[in-house]
Amino acid sequence: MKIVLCGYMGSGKSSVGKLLASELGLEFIELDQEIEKIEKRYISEIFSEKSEIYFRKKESEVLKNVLKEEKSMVISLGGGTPCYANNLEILQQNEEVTLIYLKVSVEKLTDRLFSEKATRPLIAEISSEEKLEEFIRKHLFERQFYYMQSDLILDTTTMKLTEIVAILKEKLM
Ligand SMILES: Nc1ncnc2c1ncn2[C@@H]1O[C@H](COP(=O)(O)OP(=O)(O)OP(=O)(O)O)[C@@H](O)[C@H]1O
Ligand SMILES: O=C(O)C1=C[C@@H](O)[C@@H](O)[C@H](O)C1
Ligand SMILES: [Mg+2]
Repeated sequence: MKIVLCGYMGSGKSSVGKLLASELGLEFIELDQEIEKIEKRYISEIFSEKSEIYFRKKESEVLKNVLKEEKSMVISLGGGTPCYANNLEILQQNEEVTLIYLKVSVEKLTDRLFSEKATRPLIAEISSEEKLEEFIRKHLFERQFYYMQSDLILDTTTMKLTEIVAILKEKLM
């Protein structure tokens, strides 16, 4: 079993993934961290010193390698993972994978991301909260097409972490 979490930046993939894995006694893998380990530098450095295209190629490569591992795990994808290359198809065709979309409103995402944007290269340079909200609204509109093809869609906008994990456990078991 591979429980794979997707969603926009700040949607809670890392927080939910870590807690869900620990409650299910499964290994937890963060795709972004795997890429950083292999590349020996932060994602923001990969973007600035190489390029986004280089990052997307690595992301796709690392995803395929992680999915080859013969054990059950919880995997948190990067915010853009299902939207590039043939990543979504690879996930959908893998019978072991349950893909879950953690849906969060634009307002909530803006709220969370404005204080945490420095580590996220796609939004790091956006100067005001209004501009960030406008960016997220457009970006999420484009990306939702991919996210919405998940096996399970959970609107977590008003949910606490423990509530999200409890619902996911119930749906998955
Ligand atoms: N359900 C929740 N309720 C309140 N705060 C939350 C919830 N889920 C996540 N957060 C907070 O929102 C922020 C972003 O969460 P997290 O880092 O888990 O998102 P992410 O999807 O992994 O983001 P990224 O794609 O950028 O890695 C963190 O500060 C986290 O503590
Ligand atoms: O939404 C995105 O495209 C990204 C999200 C992060 O998780 C990282 O994968 C990277 O910063 C790109
Ligand atoms: Mg994360």
